Amino acid sequence: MKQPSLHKIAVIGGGSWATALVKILSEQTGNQVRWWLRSQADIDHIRAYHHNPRYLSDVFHSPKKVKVCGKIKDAIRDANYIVLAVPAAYIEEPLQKLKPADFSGKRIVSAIKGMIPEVNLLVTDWMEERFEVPLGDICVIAGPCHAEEVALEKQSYLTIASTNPECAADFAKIITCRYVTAHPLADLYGVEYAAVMKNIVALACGITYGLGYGDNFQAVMVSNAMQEIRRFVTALDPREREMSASAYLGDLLVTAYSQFSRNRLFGNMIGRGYSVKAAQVEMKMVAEGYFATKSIHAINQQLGVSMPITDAVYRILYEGIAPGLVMNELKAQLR
Ligand SMILES: NC(=O)C1=CN([C@@H]2O[C@H](COP(=O)(O)OP(=O)(O)OC[C@H]3O[C@@H](n4cnc5c(N)ncnc54)[C@H](OP(=O)(O)O)[C@@H]3O)[C@@H](O)[C@H]2O)C=CC1
Ligand SMILES: O=C(CO)COP(=O)(O)O
Repeated sequence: MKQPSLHKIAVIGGGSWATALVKILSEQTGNQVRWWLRSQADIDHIRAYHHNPRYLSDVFHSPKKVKVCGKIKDAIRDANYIVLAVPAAYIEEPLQKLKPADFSGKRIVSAIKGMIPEVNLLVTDWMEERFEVPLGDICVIAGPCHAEEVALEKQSYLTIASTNPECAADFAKIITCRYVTAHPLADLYGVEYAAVMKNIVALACGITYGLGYGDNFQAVMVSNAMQEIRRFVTALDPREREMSASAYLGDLLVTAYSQFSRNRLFGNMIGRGYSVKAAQVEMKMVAEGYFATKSIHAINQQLGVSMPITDAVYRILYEGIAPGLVMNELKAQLR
């Protein structure tokens, strides 16, 4: 009888998405998962009770398939794929003691929809620069998929994007399971930038809802946002891409409309009058769009693309201008 091929996968991160990915990846018979989390209390809890105590705590993690690690080197040593699922602003910390040799011969999968602050780099570019991982050994997980729906085993679709078609196709097979279908795509940068930028749009949608705007306005905002994303991505990496595909439009829609979106919720609190600090403290989860707004705004200082929605969110979050005033001005720029 043909044995299923064995894939050793390290998942780095302890939040909602890492927890959901551990669940998905441990579904296939041939996959073995090593899971690194930063909190020793969470590690002890998962070892004892097989559930993450703070994120998706209803999800059971089989100890036969999932080994929890407190040391990142133990998690990655034998792995052929390393999945990064820590918000971009915090990914440097767990990896800081690692060297390029620790990643040699391994493939990196970024599940992160954010940018490294200050240097304003995509996670894939940062991994190539900092750890000398060849771009052909890197892919990203994208597509409309909330961790909370994975926990409920609701049918979901993912896109695995890479410059290397073999890498994307291989990982798409590894991550496909009963309730997740994954497809490969060659557009690494387009997919990764669109995944970062849809968080800014979801934040803008949340802000307008918090201010009392309705579905009519949001539909116009999302349509304009799709054009804004296309303009930005085309300026950076011009090529034919089908922007209505689920990796681009689908992810924008789910994040802009879903009850589970962290970015939308964060924006909603800002629209209702919370300060950035108060919204961050209250939410207990991370809205990548907050950091992405600053990075994309900075990159666009060089590009000069027309980005009224990103500019509006930037003015609210980083210049402290009243959301009502900014959105009132944005109204005139939407079509
Ligand atoms: N949630 C989802 O449905 C999806 C998320 N993603 C992406 O996955 C990535 C991870 O997000 P997600 O799992 O949702 O995050 P969550 O909001 O669920 O959890 C926050 C995570 O950030 C960590 N964290 C918070 N503050 C700090 C800090 N100061 N230093 C270090 N770590 C910190 C937390 O660690 P601790 O708990 O130990 O404090 C926790 O692991 C993001 O890029 C997101 O865009 C992509 C697709 C879907
Ligand atoms: O990317 C996501 C769903 O595809 C998650 O978005 P939020 O971080 O806004 O929850």
